[in-house]
Order: sequence, then C-alpha cells, then structure tokens
Amino acid sequence: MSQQPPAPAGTAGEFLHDFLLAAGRHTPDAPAVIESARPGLTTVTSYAQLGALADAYTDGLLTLGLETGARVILEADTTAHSLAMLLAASRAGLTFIPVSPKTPGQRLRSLIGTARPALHLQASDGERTDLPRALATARFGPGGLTVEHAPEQPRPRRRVPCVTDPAYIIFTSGTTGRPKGVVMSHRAVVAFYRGMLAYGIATPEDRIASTSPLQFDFSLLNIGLALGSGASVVPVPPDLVRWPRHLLRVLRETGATQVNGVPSIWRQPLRHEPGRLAALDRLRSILFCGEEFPLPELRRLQELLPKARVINCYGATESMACSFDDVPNPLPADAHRLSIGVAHPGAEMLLVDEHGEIVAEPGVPGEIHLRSPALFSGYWDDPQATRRTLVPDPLCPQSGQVVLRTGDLAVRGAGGEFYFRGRTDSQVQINGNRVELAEVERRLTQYPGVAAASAAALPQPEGGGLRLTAFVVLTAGRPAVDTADLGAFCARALPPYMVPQEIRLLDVLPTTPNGKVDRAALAQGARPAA
Ligand SMILES: Nc1ncnc2c1ncn2[C@@H]1O[C@H](COS(=O)(=O)NC(=O)C[C@H](N)c2cccc(Br)c2)[C@@H](O)[C@H]1O
Repeated sequence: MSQQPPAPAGTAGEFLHDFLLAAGRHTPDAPAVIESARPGLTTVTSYAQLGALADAYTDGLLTLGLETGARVILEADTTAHSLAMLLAASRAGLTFIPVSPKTPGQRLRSLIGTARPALHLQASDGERTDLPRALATARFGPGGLTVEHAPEQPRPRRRVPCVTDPAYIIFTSGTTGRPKGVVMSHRAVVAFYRGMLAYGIATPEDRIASTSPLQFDFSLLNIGLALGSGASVVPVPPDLVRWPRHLLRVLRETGATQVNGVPSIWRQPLRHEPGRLAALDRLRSILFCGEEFPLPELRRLQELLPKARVINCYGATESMACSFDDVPNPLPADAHRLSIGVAHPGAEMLLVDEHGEIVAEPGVPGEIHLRSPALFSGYWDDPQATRRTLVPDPLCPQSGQVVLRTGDLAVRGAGGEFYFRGRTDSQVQINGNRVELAEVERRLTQYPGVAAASAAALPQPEGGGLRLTAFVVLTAGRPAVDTADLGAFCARALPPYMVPQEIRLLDVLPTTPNGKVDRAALAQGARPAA
C-alpha cells in the first residue's frame, strides 16, 4: 500500500493528515465521526474506520498520478467520507479546495478558472454536472473512488511534499470584488491546531457539533479540534442547521457535548424552541466565531444553558483564528462588550495606530496585527493583496518577518485582553463624519426588546451622500418597538451623525452562505418586516 508514511520524528514539522490521525491511533475504536442522516438513524465511524477509508482514498488518488501540489476541488458537506477524502488529499500531497454543493455554477466555474485544479471530487450522490470538459472528475462514497473523466498524465515535476506546501485554499466571498483564495500551508494549520489545543477546549469524550459548511474554515477548526483531541465530530447537515427542530434533534440524538457555529445559528432556536434548547442536558460548551454575538441573544442563551461554557473565538481565515476567550456565565448586567481575549499560545496580537506606532495603553484603539506561525502563505495569484496583508513586522521591519494586518480595530482592557471594535473598512464616512457601524449596532441592541441589529450606510434615495440605516430584529413575543423611541434612545448616547436616520424592523437578518449577517443584502435594502 503506497500511503505516505507519517513524517519521521525530527523532520521539519507535521503534515495535516499526520496531526488529524495521531490522537486516534491510541483509540482506534473511539468514534471519530457521528452522523445523523435522518431521525432515529445515527451512523458512527470509528478512528480505525476513518483511517481505513482514508487509506483506500489515498491509493485511489495516487493511482491517478497527479503531481505533488496539484489542486483538487472537494465539493462536499462534512461527512465521514469527505473527511476521509480530505485526509487522503493531504496524504497524496494534493491541495484541497473545499466548496459547498450549494455553490452556484457560475462561481464554481470562476473559481476553477482561477485555481486551475487537476480534479473535481464530489460525493457519489453529488448533483454537480456542468463542469468544464477539460477538468478531470471523480466521485467518492461507500463504493470507493470512481473516476468519471480521467486526468491526463502530466510529467510529474516534484517528488517530495514539504510542510510549507499548501494544505488547502479557501476562497472567501471577499466583501469587495472577486473572491480571494486564502492559501494555508500544512505548517500553518498544524501550528494553529496546536495553539488552539493548548487553550484547553475539548477532551476525548467530547462530541463536537460542526454547523458551518465545509468551505468555511470554521468547519476545519472543528475537525482539528475534535480529531486533534481524540474526540468526535458531529457534522450537522447545512439544510438542518436552519430549522430549529431539526438542529436540536440532531444535537440530542448524537449526544453532542459542544456546539460550534456563528452566532446566527442560535437566533431561531432561541426564538422558537427555547424549551427544547434548555433540555439538551449533554451540552457542555458552545464556541462561536465570525462576528460579534448580539448580547441580548447571548444572555438568553446563558439563561437557558446556565452550566454551558461559552467561548468567543476571534480570527480571520488568513490565520484560521487567533484568540479564544471564555465569556463569563452569566455575563454581568453592565457588560456591553465581550472580550476576544489574547492570542492563543505561541502567537501574539499587537495594536498599531494609523501612524504605524504600537499602541500600548489600554482603551486606545488600534489595528490588530498578528504575529503567528499560523499565518497564511498568501492570496492565490494575488501578490498585491498579499503584500497589503502580510506586512513587515512593525517592531522590527529589518528582520524580514511578516505579520498579519487583520483590518480589525480593537482596544486593550486593563488586564491586557482585547475588545473588538469593528473593521477598518466598516468605518464609513457619513456627511464627513467617521461612523463605526459596530458602535451603532451595539447601542441598538441595548434597547429592551431588540434581539439583534445591523447598520449600513445606504445611498440617499434622492441621491447625494449616505444615509445611516439600521435593521433591527425584535425578541420573540415582545410588543412592537416604537422606532422613533429607539432612535431617541440612540441619540442619548451617540453623536447626532451616528444616530440611524432610518430604522427598519425585520423578522430575520439575512445571512451569507457562511452564516454571517449579509451586509451586502442589507445594503440592497432588505424587505421590511411583514
Ligand atoms: N469572535 C469575533 N468577534 C468579532 N468579530 C469577529 C470574530 N471572529 C471573526 N470576526 C470578524 O470576522 C473577520 C474574519 O472573517 S473571515 O475571514 O470570514 N473568517 C471568519 O469569520 C472565521 C474565522 N476564519 C474563524 C474564526 C474563528 C475560528 C475559525 Br476556524 C475561523 C475578522 O477579521 C473579524 O472582523
């Protein structure tokens, strides 16, 4: 069998597949993946079974003769088979590009044109058909790896995989213009995983529910957290995440002990199924990331799950993530912001002001710069964007070391912990005044009855200038909020130019495929509440 032997001790670091399978070697019969395809049917894949699947897929991929470093599109949701294929791609020296089966054909074709993959892989029941004729295609599933359209046999130019090779590329739906391919090396991903495990989030008994699509690196965090801890991954099919009853059923039937996801996954369960949520007695911890958790909803979640550990995970795809902090449970009544903590062990966050000077004193805002072994290699085929993001170490530019310029603003608290203060690009200028949209949103969520809010600077209907517009979701069962009174409430704490000129009540906030509030959709003017 031609599988890649684990990196011998003492070589330059570890590959992704070595790290993900190491813990399970001691517990071959422990559950690695626990799936709930439909009510009452739970499928368990042990570490030994996952390893055997990965072996078989590795042989299948190696038989195709793709060269080391070739890209493969992995179009799948998170399942035991897609995890085995991810491990196999890593072992075969291939770079995988995770893509959701829901990706529109147009965007997939554009991504294929940019990344020039050697192979498209999808599950045996995958529905993708209109792929470019020149692209090799194969399917994977219980019947093994089935090649539909074989790749040409390129003359292999490389022989030795290195840990600095790209393990995966994630194409982010860049807020501006064309999607950017974030290239992450084996070395960076494993360094992040080790930093995260050092924070102490999971034990081998944990069953970690992953509610993000595989194309979102939050799912890769969950996979590394679970398999790296010898625990189990509980993938929640994306179609079920949106339906509170289905989501809670899957969590109950799989015995999930930890649920990881963006804040918006909790909005509907909190609104429609608080009783069933509170009844999840196996649930011990919740980890969220990607955006701020609206505090009214977080407090409600803590009321229903008073014993749960809640972890705020901050970071960007360009370093996978970078900090973890435990949210006090219950959150003190006078707390208006959550801390994002400090960088995970082995990394360091710095604040830099607009003059490039280091900000040391508490309470003074600066842009987070991250020093870390987990930094991405660069944006695929975009050296300019890479140079703008991986910048010379502000403390020692001569050294050649680069740090990640996050585009995030933060202040330090008295204890050295960081508080997120929005993005540099969500600073909008309204009538010449600098407005931090996150600040407006925070004030709106302090009004009794508001569950969540988002602010956007929309073009004035009659043209000329921008109009600060707020979109507000109310707590279930609350009497209608008087938007004029809500506006006055904002005026009592914010400068006039930061008071929303229009407040629209919505039933839900639109979300992106990755589950974050879809600010672009709001900017197009979401439908007002019925
Ligand atoms: N906890 C927070 N509070 C507030 N604002 C947050 C938080 N986490 C992010 N963000 C914002 O999201 C940006 C990044 O967006 S991203 O590149 O799409 N990546 C993400 O969101 C997800 C990110 N890779 C991530 C984070 C944690 C774990 C994993 Br695994 C992955 C950051 O730069 C921040 O602006």
